[in-house]
Amino acid sequence: GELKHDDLVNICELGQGNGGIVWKYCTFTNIDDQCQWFWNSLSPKKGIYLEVKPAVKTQIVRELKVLDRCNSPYIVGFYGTFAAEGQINICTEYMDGGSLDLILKKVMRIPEHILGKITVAVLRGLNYLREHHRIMHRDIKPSNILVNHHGEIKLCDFGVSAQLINSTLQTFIGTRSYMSPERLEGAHYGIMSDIWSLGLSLVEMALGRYPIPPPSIEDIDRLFDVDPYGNQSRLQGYGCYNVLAIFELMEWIVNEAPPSLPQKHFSPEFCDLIDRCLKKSTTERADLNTLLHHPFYKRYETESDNQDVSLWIEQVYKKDQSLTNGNNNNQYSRC
Ligand SMILES: O=C(NOCCO)c1oc2ccncc2c1Nc1ccc(C2CC2)cc1F
Ligand SMILES: [Mg+2]
Repeated sequence: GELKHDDLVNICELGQGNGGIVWKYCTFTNIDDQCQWFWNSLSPKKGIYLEVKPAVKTQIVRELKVLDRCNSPYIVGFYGTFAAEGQINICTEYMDGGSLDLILKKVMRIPEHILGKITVAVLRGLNYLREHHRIMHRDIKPSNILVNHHGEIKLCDFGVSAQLINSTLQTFIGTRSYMSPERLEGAHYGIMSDIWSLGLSLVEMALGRYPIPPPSIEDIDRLFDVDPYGNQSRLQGYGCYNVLAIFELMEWIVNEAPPSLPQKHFSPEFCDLIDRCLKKSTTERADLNTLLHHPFYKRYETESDNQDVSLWIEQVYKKDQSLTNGNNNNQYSRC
């Protein structure tokens, strides 16, 4: 339905999203002129600030309404969108486990069986977007994969509005790039580019650090000589980890060999899936259908529920809470 700005009263600020402030909202409904709060409909609103003509904003809002018909267990729920105060506001389902980049900051790295569930969810989400909406995601990375305490894993921030893609500096990359070599070279790109981004994201979550430039064997041993919740400081784990400037990084992705997983620490199926996702040539890279039949995917697709993910998420936040000696600013706290 048509959400108006005064339908939403902001409760508190969730934290700085990389696209601006992400707010946690409640919607309230007038019943016999009495306002009633429905806590169950907590919905963080995303505000994307755009300096574009009103006609362009109207078109973006119209295009985003496609999200009303976007229903999949692997896609974050959509509650409505409206333009206000120079922003495009997008109200979505609240995912109380946050995004995987946030989770990764709390643990050294994500174990393979959890990454298996993440792979299943992302591939099914990509397949849903392609089969039902004929779109690719365009921005697969850990911060755009959200989880909740039920163990559900869902995608967000995908390119559903062509006008919004044109209006925002989609070329703006930030400090890291999950973009495929062909996309960085300005060549035509499509779903195969999402497959590269998935591969790179999985390697980052498996190792616990952005994998370009690839860590040396010594770095790997240092990263893995502590348990996933090791107390060793992250910096020690990195060894001579140098952060490349964004342009050097893009050059590396285009010119150097792609990263891979160390066979010593991961299953052959996982290593093989990563190698197939990170082929620099799109003709050699695995496509979506191939991956939906890959042994690594097959190993996890049968598990119907995500109780293991739910338990793991709970552990992550419990450990985090104990570290922050109980101040309740964790993701589960209601404002
Ligand atoms: O947020 C975006 N980029 O993040 C940049 C900084 O944080 C973004 O970029 C787009 C480009 C084209 N069409 C849409 C979007 C969109 N937002 C978006 C898309 C889908 C959903 C689905 C309900 C889950 C929610 C969204 F907020
Ligand atoms: Mg995002």
